[in-house]
Amino acid sequence: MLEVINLACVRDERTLFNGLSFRVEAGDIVQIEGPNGAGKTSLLRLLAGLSRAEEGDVLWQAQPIRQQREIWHQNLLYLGHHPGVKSVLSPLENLHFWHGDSHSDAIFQALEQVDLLGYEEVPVAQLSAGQQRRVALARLWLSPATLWILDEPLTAIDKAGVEKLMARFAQHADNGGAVILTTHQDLPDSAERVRKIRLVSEWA
Ligand SMILES: Nc1ncnc2c1ncn2[C@@H]1O[C@H](COP(=O)(O)OP(=O)(O)OP(=O)(O)O)[C@@H](O)[C@H]1O
Repeated sequence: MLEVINLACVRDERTLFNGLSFRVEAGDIVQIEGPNGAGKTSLLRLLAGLSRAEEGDVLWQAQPIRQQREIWHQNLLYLGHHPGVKSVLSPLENLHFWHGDSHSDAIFQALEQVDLLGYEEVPVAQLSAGQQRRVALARLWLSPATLWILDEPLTAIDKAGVEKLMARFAQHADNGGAVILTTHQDLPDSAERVRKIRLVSEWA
């Protein structure tokens, strides 16, 4: 599915990692681990095609992602550190903005999955930190993308919410998808299938 070949990332004249190679197949849930500054976000941005590597390549279905940007973006759901939630809009409006082709029922069901029913019309700026993140996470119930790349999706999410998200990741993987995520949180016991890739930077 996704193949990372001999990837190197340099930021501000510091080599964060080099010679990084791994594969992600359908059914995989992969956690990128490492201390603050190790390059986890930088790696996810490279995988999403948002920045270019110093060396190496990222292949999707055996083709470099840079040669098939449109297909790549159709297959990818990338939720970054700041996942683009518009604070003046409500959860409903944000989800309509991202998934305008989704039926309203599907959007309400997604909001229900992340426990935001009753808040669907409240401006996001008035929601708690965890609820704001849940607005973006509701997309996991709407997106048709095969590969999810999620930067710190569990930040500010309570224990029950983390369990529910882990179950959603497993369901997606069981349906032939794959998930790559970063988190500093200890994952619950239910996450024993998560494969870990550790970034060790001489700078971090
Ligand atoms: N655009 C940039 N220009 C210069 N330096 C950058 C840039 N992006 C990231 N860096 C540097 O690269 C290093 C790695 O940052 P990155 O955000 O990838 O780390 P991380 O492993 O995700 O850290 P954290 O666990 O704190 O989120 C940091 O030292 C950061 O200052």
